[in-house]
Amino acid sequence: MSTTLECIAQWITRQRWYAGKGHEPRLRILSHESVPSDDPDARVSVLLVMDDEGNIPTLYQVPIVERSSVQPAQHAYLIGQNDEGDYIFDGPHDEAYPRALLALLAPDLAREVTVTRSTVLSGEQSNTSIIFEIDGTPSIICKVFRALHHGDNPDVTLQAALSAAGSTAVPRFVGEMHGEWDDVGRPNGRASGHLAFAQEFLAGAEDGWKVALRFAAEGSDFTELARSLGEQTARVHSGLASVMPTTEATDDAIAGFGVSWARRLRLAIQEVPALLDSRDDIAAVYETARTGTWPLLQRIHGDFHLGQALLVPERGWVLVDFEGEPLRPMNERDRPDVALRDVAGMLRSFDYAAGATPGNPTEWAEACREAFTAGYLAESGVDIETFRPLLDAFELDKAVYEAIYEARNRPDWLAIPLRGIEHLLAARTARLGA
Ligand SMILES: Nc1ncnc2c1ncn2[C@@H]1O[C@H](COP(=O)(O)OP(=O)(O)O)[C@@H](O)[C@H]1O
Ligand SMILES: O=P(O)(O)O[C@H]1O[C@H](CO)[C@@H](O[C@H]2O[C@H](CO)[C@@H](O)[C@H](O)[C@H]2O)[C@H](O)[C@H]1O
Repeated sequence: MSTTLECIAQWITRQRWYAGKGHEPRLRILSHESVPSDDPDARVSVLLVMDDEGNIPTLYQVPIVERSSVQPAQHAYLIGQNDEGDYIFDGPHDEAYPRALLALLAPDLAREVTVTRSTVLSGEQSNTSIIFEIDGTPSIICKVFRALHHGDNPDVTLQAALSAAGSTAVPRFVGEMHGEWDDVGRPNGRASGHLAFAQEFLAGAEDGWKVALRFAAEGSDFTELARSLGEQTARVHSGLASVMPTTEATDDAIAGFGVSWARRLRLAIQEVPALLDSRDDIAAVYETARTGTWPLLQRIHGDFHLGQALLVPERGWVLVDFEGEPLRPMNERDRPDVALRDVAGMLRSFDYAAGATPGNPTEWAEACREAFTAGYLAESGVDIETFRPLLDAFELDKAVYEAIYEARNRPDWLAIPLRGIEHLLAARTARLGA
């Protein structure tokens, strides 16, 4: 038998959302909050657990349910048995925590409806989402953030603001929950941030990555969907520009983008030395962009790719997961940015879909890229020729990010962004020579 924390330490390394792969966790409990539960046999609590091992200490949210016995079906999500003899379960999988969570996130709704079932979303996820069935119909999805950061999470604030303004390009917003914890690095010794949020569950939605892969494999025309995705992206950008603050791209702000491009390129070369050969050409693209024309800065999606766009029956594209790039510090993600970063992200994603398809159908990807861009330009009115150098820079920066991401997570896919970088540099040279 062990303490609750020892049980969690054994279990956490097997969780998809645990970022400290490759090291033994060094955990301490920063806060342990009991949550009211309507189940007399269950003690529900939310633990905030700091992992001090690794380069950057990471704070995790670990909701647990404690019970005095375990049923065979509960073994799949058993964290362990502690010294007191209590069985500790991973909260999202035990029905007591989801019900308690909904009552905190949306108290009025929780009083009015009957949750008939809750299930954890299956598949690869950086957080943990719970789907609530109300009167037998999947109706609400609640994302429980696992790695926590001080400050508002853009995944919540941006979708809440768009939804409140009546946008149907994001799921209807239902509710949110904040938490607080000790942080000696902050002026008042306390930090706070989002713990979870809930939104409408989009029944029958399929993510754009799966749809695009199917079309690419069949050689089917995806351009109509790509164009409507471009239009929807432009609507979301214009929505964000009206509900959230915008700022001028000052010289300081532009210098900041230059620094962040260069920093990422340096890091990528360290992790993927093959990039060294392209370093000067990439840096030249950044320099042209830096000295060119810049638009007003505004809030954007931040990590836009086909997996973040859901194709919903009778509704079209709906955008989700506005949390920004997981490899970027939260304070950089929570500020106005260049909308073309999202356009660049999606352009890269079409290249990825072709790259992940046998035969690498590059013409299919090129047609999607053109259609997406045409849809975006038609709806936004952006003059692409003015901003082409900036789009080139953001696309290269995204591909450089992807090289780091793939080297760390999916080395077999590293060739996709590397080929992308080569292709982008060659296309730009051809354009300049023409
Ligand atoms: N409102 C929703 N309705 C239906 N499915 C959703 C909804 N939001 C997200 N999903 C599904 O959940 C998956 C993971 O959501 P996402 O926000 O990307 O989580 P994470 O940030 O943890 O990766 C999405 O790819 C999509 O399949
Ligand atoms: O979905 P996340 O927010 O966790 O984003 C990260 O993982 C993505 C992979 O799942 C990664 O996206 C890259 O691979 C996608 C295909 O799997 C492709 O569609 C994207 O264009 C490509 O960037 C994303 O970069 C990363 O931040």
